[in-house]
Amino acid sequence: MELIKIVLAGPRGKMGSEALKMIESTPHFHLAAAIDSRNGGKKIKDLPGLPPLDAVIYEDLDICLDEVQADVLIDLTKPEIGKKHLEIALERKVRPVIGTTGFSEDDLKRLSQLADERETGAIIAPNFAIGAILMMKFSQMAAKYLPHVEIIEKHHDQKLDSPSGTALKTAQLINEVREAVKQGHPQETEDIAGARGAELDGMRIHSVRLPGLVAHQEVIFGGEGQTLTIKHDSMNRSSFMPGIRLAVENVMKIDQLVYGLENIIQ
Ligand SMILES: NC(=O)C1=CN([C@@H]2O[C@H](COP(=O)(O)OP(=O)(O)OC[C@H]3O[C@@H](n4cnc5c(N)ncnc54)[C@H](OP(=O)(O)O)[C@@H]3O)[C@@H](O)[C@H]2O)C=CC1
Ligand SMILES: O=C(O)C1=N[C@H](C(=O)O)C[C@H](O)C1
Repeated sequence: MELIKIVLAGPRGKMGSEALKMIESTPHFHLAAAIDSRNGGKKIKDLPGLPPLDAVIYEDLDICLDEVQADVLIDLTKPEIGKKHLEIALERKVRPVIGTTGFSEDDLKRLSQLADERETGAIIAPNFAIGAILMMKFSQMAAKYLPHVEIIEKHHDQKLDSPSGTALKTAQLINEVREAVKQGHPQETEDIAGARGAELDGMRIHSVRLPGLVAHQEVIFGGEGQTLTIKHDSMNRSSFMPGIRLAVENVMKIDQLVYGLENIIQ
């Protein structure tokens, strides 16, 4: 397999540090450089707790790509930075694999257009865990028959965005197939604001943030005399790594933006 040269943004983060181990253990991946909000000029191996990799750290992606040859950018930072990095990478025909969440529908449209203009592949995946992809696919199947649905997503309390990217993607997939329904009682009230959660396309999404959690989601369907719960738990961040590896390999073969790993794993 041909060597894929990678720039990783966010190497000190919970996901980024796990991704470094994945890159290090993948023979056809090479870490060309890393982007960090500090530590510019140092090497990854200089930072405590990170693998002994010689890749140089830059604080600015533009400057990095002036100096370093790269095929793929992996971004695991935070919403506003992920968007900026995606644009810079596409402008320079470096293929982005974005795990960072917080993209709106407008962002996705604009970035998809940019990927088309630049004829450069890009993957934005709200969730890289195979089990989570299946949970979303099974939820889409169920919604055709059980259109009354609520989503409960639960994450660690350091998460910046809500609802999660996974919950938004799940709602989008469900919305593609389910008939329009008015859920709940027509005269229901919210006696404390937010009691019924966020509303998206007629569905309710509830976001739980607690220490001790990693990443979890339940999709609950209600029908006559029955409920169906589809549930996924990521117990640790290594659960996301096979999906990132797959995305890096696949982004080399496409020339448009793909939103969601379910479009890659058929
Ligand atoms: N798609 C998926 O499967 C998954 C996606 N995620 C998403 O990935 C993102 C990262 O999550 P997580 O690792 O938990 O978050 P962390 O907060 O642990 O890590 C984010 C890292 O990004 C760094 N960072 C911030 N600004 C910049 C910048 N300008 N350039 C480079 N690095 C920067 C932060 O450094 P500093 O703290 O010094 O600012 C930090 O080290 C989130 O958006 C999360 O939702 C998470 C898990 C799975
Ligand atoms: O911030 C996280 O941790 C996660 N973010 C992604 C999301 O917003 O769905 C994926 C996973 O749930 C972990």
